[in-house]
Amino acid sequence: MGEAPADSFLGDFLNGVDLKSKGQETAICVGSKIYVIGGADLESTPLIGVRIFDKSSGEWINPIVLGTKPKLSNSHSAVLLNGDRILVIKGNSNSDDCFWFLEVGTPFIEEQERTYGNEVVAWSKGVLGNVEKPIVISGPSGVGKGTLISKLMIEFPSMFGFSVSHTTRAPREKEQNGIHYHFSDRSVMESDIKDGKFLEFASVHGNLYGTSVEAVEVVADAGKRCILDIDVQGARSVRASSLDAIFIFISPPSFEELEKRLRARATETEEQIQKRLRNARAELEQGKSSGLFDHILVNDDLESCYENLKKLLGLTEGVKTARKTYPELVDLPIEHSVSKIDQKILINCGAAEYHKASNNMYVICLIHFCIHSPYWNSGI
Ligand SMILES: Nc1ncnc2c1ncn2[C@@H]1O[C@H](COP(=O)(O)OP(=O)(O)OP(=O)(O)O)[C@@H](O)[C@H]1O
Ligand SMILES: Nc1nc2c(ncn2[C@@H]2O[C@H](COP(=O)(O)O)[C@@H](O)[C@H]2O)c(=O)[nH]1
Repeated sequence: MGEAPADSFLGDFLNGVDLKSKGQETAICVGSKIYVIGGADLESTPLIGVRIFDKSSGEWINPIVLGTKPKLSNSHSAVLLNGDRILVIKGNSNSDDCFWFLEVGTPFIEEQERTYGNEVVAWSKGVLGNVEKPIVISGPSGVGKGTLISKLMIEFPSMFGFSVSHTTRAPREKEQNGIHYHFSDRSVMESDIKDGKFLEFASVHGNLYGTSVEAVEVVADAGKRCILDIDVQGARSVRASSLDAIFIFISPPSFEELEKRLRARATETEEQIQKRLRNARAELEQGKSSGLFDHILVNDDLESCYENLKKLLGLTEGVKTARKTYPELVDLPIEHSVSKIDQKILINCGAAEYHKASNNMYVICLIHFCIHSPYWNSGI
């Protein structure tokens, strides 16, 4: 149970008003619950906290908070989106730290609540202009997933970021910790999985592999489109999670060719190759028949497969440099109002002469997740 704030803070909610801001704290009403977002004490709480007031029981709940929490700023606003996510807008923050989503009732949260037997909320950072979905690439070992991903990263370095997985397998000769994988102890990884730090994990070819929430956030924080190289079990878990991704299965031209590639790579022992080939049969079955994947690409000739992958991702000539720029600082004064009209959020910062910046109105488009201001000459 949390500590109840002053009655006046909740008074309006209980009378049906659904947003009230008190500088450091904002409250949003979702069904029978009021989510109070913000730390009570700037000194002792440097991160934005979340408490829930359950109107039906009259009790306070401290939820389990997943994801990276945003740092406090001297003001913030919040607005409910689709009844299951809250957009939190931090004042006086750089545009890369200004927008945060708090999931409160999505299918992902419901599943986590079943697992934990507790109220759960999850933070994720909103990256302006990041309209493209993350890409999940799956397929049997040795089919060429890593090779195709490397080609994308080399050709489009500012567009894609690789989600660095954790694994308990030993590093190969040229693999670097933190770049190819986070090489981990099983006990540490298992404990982090229990603590909800992983988006997905699976036992693959006798080792534990997993994608941490942080691995995906690091890429989003860099304003890049995330690529995940994971097995079919992992792809299934991501499908069931809140990460809205594109799922691509890479298939070999034949089983014999797959075996040839795996042997030619010369990174596994004969016993491990046999194990990977056995698993490959099952993965090929599942990949092609489950309906889990949005696209299946056959990696016969590497260059043709790469061209098909680019086509599928809409990477035609001209997109390499097509990145938008945004205002560096989103300058919200303590007094401001937020409203949602269709797919737009309007932030009114009050009279321009009162507000030290000339930007007294911001408009956030939720479809493309971009921001503009009538006073900001960006050309968006
Ligand atoms: N189209 C292709 N034709 C011939 N060889 C290829 C092709 N694509 C990749 N290869 C080679 O096959 C081997 C396996 O490729 P890669 O390591 O990219 O597979 P992977 O799917 O990432 O495997 P794993 O799942 O085990 O990480 C590498 O030696 C690579 O150079
Ligand atoms: N479910 C997950 N599978 C993963 C992850 N990272 C890698 N993988 C898959 O494991 C196999 C073997 O990889 P290798 O590097 O040992 O050859 C391969 O199919 C990868 O796609 C992960 O985070 N989660």
